Amino acid sequence: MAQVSAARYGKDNIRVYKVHKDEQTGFQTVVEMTVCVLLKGDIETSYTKADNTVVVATDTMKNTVYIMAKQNPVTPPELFGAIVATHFIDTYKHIHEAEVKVKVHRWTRLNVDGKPHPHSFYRDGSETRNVEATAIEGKGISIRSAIAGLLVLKSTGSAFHTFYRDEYTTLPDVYDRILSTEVDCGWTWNTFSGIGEVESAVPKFDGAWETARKITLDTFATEVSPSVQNTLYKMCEQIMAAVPEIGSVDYSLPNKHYFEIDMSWHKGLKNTGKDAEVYAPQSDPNGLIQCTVTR
Ligand SMILES: O=c1[nH]c(=O)c2[nH]c(=O)[nH]c2[nH]1
Repeated sequence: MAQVSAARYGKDNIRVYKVHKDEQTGFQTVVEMTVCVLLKGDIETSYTKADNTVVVATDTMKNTVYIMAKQNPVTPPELFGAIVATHFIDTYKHIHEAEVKVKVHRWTRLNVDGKPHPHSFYRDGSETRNVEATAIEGKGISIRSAIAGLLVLKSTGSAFHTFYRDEYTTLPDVYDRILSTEVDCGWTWNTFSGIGEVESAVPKFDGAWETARKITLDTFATEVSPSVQNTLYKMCEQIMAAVPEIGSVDYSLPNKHYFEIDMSWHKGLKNTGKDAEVYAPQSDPNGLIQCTVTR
C-alpha cells in the first residue's frame, strides 16, 4: 500500500524589497531579497484525501512575507528568517515546522564625485548572503548563514599533484595552475530556544558574515594551495576558531577548470607550462569539493 513518507510545501521565489528612509539625513537604505517558505505538519490528508482545509495557501504565505517585512526589521536576514518561520508555527496549530530561506541580493551604494549618494545603488556581483531558518515546534530555531555565488580566481599559487594514479588516470601532476571557484560557504549556529535568543544574537550575525568572507578571500589569495580540499579545510578551521557560537562550517566549491592550449602546431608557438598565457576556460565538467567541519 502507498503512503506519504515525507511532505512539505510552500512558496518559492517571493521577491521583496524594503526601503528605509532616514528623514534626518535624507539617506535611504534598501534591501532586496528572495524568500522561500516551506511548511510541514499535519498535512497528509491534503495529498491523500483532497482535504484542502489543512492547506494554508501558498498565496497566503506570500502575503505573510510582505506583511512581516513591513512590520519587522528585514536585517539581519537571520532575524527576519527566524521571525517569519516562528510566525507560521505559532499561528497554525497543525503546522509543526517552517523553513524560511532568505537570499539577500547586493545593492551597494553609489559614490558620486567620491561621496556616497543618498539613494542610488549598483549590483556589484552575483554574490548573495543566504540564510535558512527552521523553526520546529518544541525544538527551537536552527539557522544556517551562508555566502553564495562569490566567484574568485587566482592566476598562480595553486598546485595539484601526488594524487592517486591508476590505469584510469591521465591528469599530469601540476605544480602551478589557475584556481577558480564559486564559493558557497555556510555556518550553522548553535540552536536558538526561540525568537528572543535570536534577537540577543543580532549583533553577531553581520560580524560572522564579514569574518567568514574575509577568511575565505584572504586564505584563497595568500595560501599556496595544494588542493581545493586542503584550502577549504583551512578556511573552515579559521572560521570555527573566530566564531565560537557556531557548531559547524560547510563549503561547497566547484573547481572551475582552465585548460592550457597547445599551440606548437602553429609555427612552433610556445603556450604550455611556463610559457602558458592563453587558456581555455571550461564551463563543464567541473570538480565539486564539499566538506562540513564540526567541533
Ligand atoms: O584540488 C583538486 N582536487 C581534486 O580532487 C582534483 N581532481 C582533479 O582532477 N583536479 C583536482 N584538484
